[in-house]
Amino acid sequence: AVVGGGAGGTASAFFLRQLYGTDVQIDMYEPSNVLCGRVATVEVAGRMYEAGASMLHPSNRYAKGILSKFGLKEATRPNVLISFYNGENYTFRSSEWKIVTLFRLLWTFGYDLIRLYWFERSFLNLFDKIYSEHKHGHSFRNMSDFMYTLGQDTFINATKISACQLYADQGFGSNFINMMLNGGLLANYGQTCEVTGFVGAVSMAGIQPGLWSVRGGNKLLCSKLYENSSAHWIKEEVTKVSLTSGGQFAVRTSTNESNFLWLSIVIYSLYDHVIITTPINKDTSKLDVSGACSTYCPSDDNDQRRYRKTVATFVKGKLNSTKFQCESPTCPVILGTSNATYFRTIGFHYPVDFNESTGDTIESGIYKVFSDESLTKEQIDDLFDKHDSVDEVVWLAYPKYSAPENLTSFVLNEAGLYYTSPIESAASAMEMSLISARNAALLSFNDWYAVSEPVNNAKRNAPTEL
Ligand SMILES: CC(C)=CCC/C(C)=C/CC/C(C)=C/CSC[C@H](N)C(=O)O
Repeated sequence: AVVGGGAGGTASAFFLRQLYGTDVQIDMYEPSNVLCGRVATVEVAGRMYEAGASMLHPSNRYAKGILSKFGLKEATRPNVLISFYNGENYTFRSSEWKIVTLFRLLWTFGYDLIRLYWFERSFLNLFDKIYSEHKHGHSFRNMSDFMYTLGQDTFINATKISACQLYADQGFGSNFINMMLNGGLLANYGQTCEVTGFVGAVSMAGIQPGLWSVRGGNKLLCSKLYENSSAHWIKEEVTKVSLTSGGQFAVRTSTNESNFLWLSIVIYSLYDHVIITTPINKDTSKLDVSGACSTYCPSDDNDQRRYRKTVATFVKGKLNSTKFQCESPTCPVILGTSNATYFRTIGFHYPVDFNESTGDTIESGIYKVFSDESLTKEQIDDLFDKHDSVDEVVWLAYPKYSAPENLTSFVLNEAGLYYTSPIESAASAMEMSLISARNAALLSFNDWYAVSEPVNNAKRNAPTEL
């Protein structure tokens, strides 16, 4: 069984099917009517816009693989320009003229731009190893092994110190740390550089050129994964997983419990292996695995990963041109660089199905404002000269990060209970969920055939590609 129908859940179901073939039954538990969890769209003024995880990186091979395997297309969008705003003034402003922007970048950040290029490139090169490890059937039982195999001490160290420290140790100056690093982190994770160095590196990758998203909405990745997994979608919320004396896992949901007179009847479904893809924590889940975990129990006090509240406000209107000194609807994305701003970012967004060839114009776009708290009417009036519609989505988007992060286990019970969320201790991003799902499916497959059949069995070497 797979618990959860988000990116991690649908990808787990798909990868399990790829590995095991058609002769296993896969049930996917997801109570919501829509798949993809934190990768969500919202309807504003009759069009759909990304409300959650919105960007993928050109090096994200699993997402790219799903895109091409299932005939999805990349959304067309113009290159995004960014400006930094400290609550009162711009500390850096992009210009429509590339040469002017380049000059200003060099003036403000100097050699740190080159340093950033090489630093991110070396991180991404190390991280890229994950794809060949998985391709060769290697799976990781815990996050320490995962991080060590990919980036040895460099990666482990990056989870133990803050991003402020990592980037300062690498020689980055205060302009870079205060604006670029903090602005990027506020935009991507709603936090400043007190998060770990690794989160900082992923966030910096998340403001590079070439980022992409899926035409029609990123959640199409999940629908395609689910459709092609031939999993049975059970629209119920799993409340408890426990290990039976027979070595199987009993999965109980909130709906299969009923009271008959004085008798409480509870129905379980039994599974050989279970992959849990929803975070087990007080903020977001009722799931109890205390009767099933033995290798590692995520409910231990040291792993109550808390999630940060993120408010996304969608405004169809005209930005305050006096405050932001920009008349065009496509002003650069404004990144707040300090906690002095009550917003984290303001950016112009196109609908997920934006298509110029079918008559879409700039007017089909809206502004998306990220903030920690709901915006007041005064704040909206301060940001916009005029507005037709205001829609708000509140969600628990990202973990609260602080250094050092605990690197915990993907295996909750050696009998076949796996957990994908520990990857979020490195960094939360769509591709990270896909990687963790692939890892969990490989763990299940490798464990099953190591236990039940001798190695070199044809199935054991089943080819899988994405
Ligand atoms: C080790 C490094 C530097 C990167 C790993 C590759 C990776 C996962 C890149 C993702 C970059 C990206 C798009 C980051 C954006 S942050 C999360 C984002 N706001 C989201 O919600 O998905």
